[in-house]
Amino acid sequence: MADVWQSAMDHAVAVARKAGEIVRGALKDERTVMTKSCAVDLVTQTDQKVEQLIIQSAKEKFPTHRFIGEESVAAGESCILSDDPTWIIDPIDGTTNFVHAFPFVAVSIGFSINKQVEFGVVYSCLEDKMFTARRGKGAFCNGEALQVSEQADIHQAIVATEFGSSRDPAAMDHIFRSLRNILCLPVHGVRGAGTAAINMCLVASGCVEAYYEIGIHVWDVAAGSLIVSEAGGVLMDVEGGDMDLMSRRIVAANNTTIAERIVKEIVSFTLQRDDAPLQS
Ligand SMILES: O=P(O)(O)OC(CO)CO
Ligand SMILES: [Mg+2]
Ligand SMILES: [Mg+2]
Repeated sequence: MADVWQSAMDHAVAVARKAGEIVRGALKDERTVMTKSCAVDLVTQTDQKVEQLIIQSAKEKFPTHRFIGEESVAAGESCILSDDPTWIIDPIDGTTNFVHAFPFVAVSIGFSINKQVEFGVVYSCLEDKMFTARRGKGAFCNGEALQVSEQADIHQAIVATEFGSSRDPAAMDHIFRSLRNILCLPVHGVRGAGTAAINMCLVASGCVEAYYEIGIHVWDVAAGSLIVSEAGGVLMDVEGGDMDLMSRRIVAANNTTIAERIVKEIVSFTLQRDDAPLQS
């Protein structure tokens, strides 16, 4: 039977590479920085330009598909994950890194059918690493198969996380309590690349055992979630149980033992879901 989604995946890889060229080029120029939800939630014209490039080019080839894009949602479009084929796009994951030329910046494109991610593409633009995964067909970096770490002892683990862009004191308190709990297990270390997508690719590559965060959005993790699971890893909610792509919370780990151990230490909280009705 013809592989109907392969041409969409091939297009995602090609357009992610093109987007990466634009990002690298933009780093040579002055970057005009704007803010969204708060003073540290940054966006640039390059985020918007890259998102338009991805959406327009995909729409031309696949006119019936749906799109969820970070900057389109910021501009007021809805963020509903239906059963239809849907491109889930973060044009620049790591905008703060991009603004500061901190060298971890990714283009992230997930593609879902029946609310399940079918393929994921994360292009780490400055490292020139193309991470890809197709459901049931494995995860790869520049064509080489990825495999998560075999470590099952949390005390021998590196855990990735981020502080996010909210500075809400109650949320900060939860975030720091979780961080303290995990650091003091102790683990070997805590790291953060500044991008959810690359943190998840680090899990898939076996460089870190786990990544967790509360505050991410579906476009940050759609592609990365499949890359982790196809590399042999597991996904969980921060309270255990199944990960929900729209819930803004995630634990991605090399195995269930590590994931469940981290879940025990996370002081969880709830944020407005990505698919919550728009406030009028
Ligand atoms: O840079 P972005 O796309 O805002 O994403 C952040 C998290 O929201 C880093 O993953
Ligand atoms: Mg992002
Ligand atoms: Mg982004």
